[in-house]
Amino acid sequence: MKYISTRGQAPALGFEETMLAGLATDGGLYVPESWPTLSAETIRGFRGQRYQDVAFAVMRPFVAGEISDEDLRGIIEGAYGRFRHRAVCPLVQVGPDEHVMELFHGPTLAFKDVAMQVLGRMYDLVLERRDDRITIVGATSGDTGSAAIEAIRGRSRASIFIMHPHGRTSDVQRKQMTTVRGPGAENVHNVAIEGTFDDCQNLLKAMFNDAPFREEIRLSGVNSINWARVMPQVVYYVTSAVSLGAPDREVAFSVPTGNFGDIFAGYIAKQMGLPIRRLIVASNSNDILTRALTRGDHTLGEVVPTMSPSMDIQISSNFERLLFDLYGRDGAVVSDLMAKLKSDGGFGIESARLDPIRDLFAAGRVDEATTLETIKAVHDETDGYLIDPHTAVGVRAAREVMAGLHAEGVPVVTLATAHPAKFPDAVSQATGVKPPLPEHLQDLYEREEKYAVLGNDLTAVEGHIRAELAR
Ligand SMILES: Cc1ncc(COP(=O)(O)O)c(C=O)c1O
Ligand SMILES: N[C@@H](CCOP(=O)(O)O)C(=O)O
Repeated sequence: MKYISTRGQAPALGFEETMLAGLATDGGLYVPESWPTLSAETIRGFRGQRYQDVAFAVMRPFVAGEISDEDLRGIIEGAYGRFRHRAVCPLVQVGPDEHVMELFHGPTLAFKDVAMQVLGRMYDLVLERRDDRITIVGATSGDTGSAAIEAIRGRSRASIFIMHPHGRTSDVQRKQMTTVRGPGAENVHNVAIEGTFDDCQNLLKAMFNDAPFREEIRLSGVNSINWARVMPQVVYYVTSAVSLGAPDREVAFSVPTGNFGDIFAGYIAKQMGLPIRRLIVASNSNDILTRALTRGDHTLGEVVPTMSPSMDIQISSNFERLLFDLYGRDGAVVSDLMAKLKSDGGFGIESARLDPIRDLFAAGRVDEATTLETIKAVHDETDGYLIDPHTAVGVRAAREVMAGLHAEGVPVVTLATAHPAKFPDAVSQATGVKPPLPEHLQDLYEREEKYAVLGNDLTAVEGHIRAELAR
């Protein structure tokens, strides 16, 4: 399998090089040259299989020839052996034809663990084989950071620096990143940036585009701009659809969306042959994607802080991957659109480009009051089931979009992207119940924090990384 850049200028690479590169040298994102397919018979054969076995079958075509079957199986078993639920990503029914897929049973209580636990092990394998070392730099609005730290800490061939927006994550999210101590924590560094997640991600991309710095520190990245981060997320669309009747029944998904990585994994599953009827982009008040998909209006707004902070994003990197397909995989057009986004703060998407995906993608924006109402509604309608604010945005968007489709017998799965205990304030405000942290995080509030605070300044951040690496 070869991977090509969405901007058309960087060399095509194999899987290993794509994973190590993170972002393409022309500033684009890597995507497979063509989509592998799963036949209806293969999908039917997944019924009753373990998550790990489906994961192997779904990921294999993307890595074949570079990661052996034996290594891939070992990576998958190691990654999901750490999950607190045997089904890895179980489904919970919350209404007629309405399900929630719990993606938060990994070590850091968010869906990021599903891919990050695989990615950490893949880095180890590849770097060991090449006798190489890398520096991973990541940007987080709250969840990618701790999942990445947990996946990379203690690995001898990588150091990790995570930038988060100062004061804009939940306390639990911040403490999960900044209290990591003890053996294996020596390679972990946290930086709070005075700015938004978009500023953090812009700094990250600027580092990738600074060729001498990129080479000097052997930069790699674990955000979903890295293809290897998105790939393992395709699996849970397949397992959940199969348990609801695929390939003989269509399924819809509602995805709390920020950087567009998770829902793009759903789009890949659809390209591979999974019968997905709808992919619902669920936005909080930062609704650029809802505007882009419904009205073709991709204009940046201010990043508004919300109670679902992981989705407080305007520059949604993976949308570039969808645009690449919408514009006939023409890298020059995508480059122009991205240049326009930088110079003019946005661009329009012609109706004719959106028409082919209108039947697949739907979108909904959910405000703060409705998010709280939805947490309460789900709690009251079930036997006290708690959802976090990101999941609530997904459930509400699904309820708004699905009315007609339920009548056709299409079930909807909302991706529960975070554990409710990561957002205790919002959950207890809505329901009066404070969700407890799992056992291994019980003492989180007593742990000592350590992080640097830096301005939104590339030179300062690069200088800080150099200085820390030299220590
Ligand atoms: C809890 C949670 N929900 C939703 C999202 C949005 O996912 P994506 O950025 O892949 O669109 C994130 C961050 O990525 C998250 O941490
Ligand atoms: N919501 C994310 C933002 C980064 O997204 P990623 O999927 O590109 O890593 C977060 O929680 O950090």
